[in-house]
Amino acid sequence: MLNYEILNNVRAANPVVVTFANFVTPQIVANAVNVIGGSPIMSLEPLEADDMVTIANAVTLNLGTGKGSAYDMPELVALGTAANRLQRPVIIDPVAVNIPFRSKLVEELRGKIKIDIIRGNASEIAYFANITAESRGIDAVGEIDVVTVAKTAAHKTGAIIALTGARDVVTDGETTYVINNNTPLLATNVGSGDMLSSLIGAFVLPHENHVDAVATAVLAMGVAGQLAAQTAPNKPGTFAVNLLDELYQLTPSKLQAFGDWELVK
Ligand SMILES: Nc1ncnc2c1ncn2[C@@H]1O[C@H](COP(=O)(O)OP(=O)(O)O)[C@@H](O)[C@H]1O
Ligand SMILES: Cc1ncsc1CCOP(=O)(O)O
Ligand SMILES: [Mg+2]
Repeated sequence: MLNYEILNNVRAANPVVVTFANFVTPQIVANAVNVIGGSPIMSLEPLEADDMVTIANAVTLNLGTGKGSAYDMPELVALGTAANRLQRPVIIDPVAVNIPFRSKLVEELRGKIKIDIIRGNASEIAYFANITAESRGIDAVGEIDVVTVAKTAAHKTGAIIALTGARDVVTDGETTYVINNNTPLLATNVGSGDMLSSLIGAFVLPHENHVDAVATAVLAMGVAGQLAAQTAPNKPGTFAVNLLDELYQLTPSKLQAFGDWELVK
């Protein structure tokens, strides 16, 4: 069951989320973590990884604009290794992982660190399920049974999966949530997925059940998006600003009133 009070626990804890960011969306990602009550810090330097992770609640590795193994692997591995050692959850956002150059990087990374949570759209998560899905840049595509895709990916990777799209699925392969609070403007806003991947890092507090915490983070994004769209239908620019306002003003009561989720088999 989801515990909406996690939101208050996040605000009380002010958790540090270290993000290896892409160069497209770091500002809105940092703002998203900040307005929900966390403390964002972006990091690119392997030599500071241990110190960064020591003060962090979680580490998010966003692979959106990496330059490949030779350039990025030292920092990705430094952050991931420190997080594994210090028992901080590692979240990856495998942007466009179906592109072979990126698949190779992800496989190398998987061989070197333990990944606890994977957040991606349907075609990205399909990669981890070994299911072929057409990939067009950053958008999810295809008519796939997203629950099956997410559960298969969870079983194959051992990670908690957050598959996002018109319906979001969060699963560890056993407990599976489907979240229906979505607004198409979320998909229009470049960076919604990136924001969510780092927001998850604020929700996975040490004493919370992590599947529930990830699902609550996904629900928070969905509810904030729904409320942001109410005052800005057909206005993607205004929506992007409203989204931060709604994340800032989000409460457990709003999650309860507007949250549309179910546990599925
Ligand atoms: N077609 C859609 N309709 C409604 N909401 C969507 C749709 N696609 C994505 N979302 C929402 O947008 C956010 C980002 O997810 P998504 O677009 O799948 O990630 P990415 O931006 O990485 O491709 C999530 O909160 C998700 O629920
Ligand atoms: C456009 C783009 N190109 C590489 S990363 C990126 C941003 C992806 O953001 P999101 O997947 O959150 O929409
Ligand atoms: Mg994405």
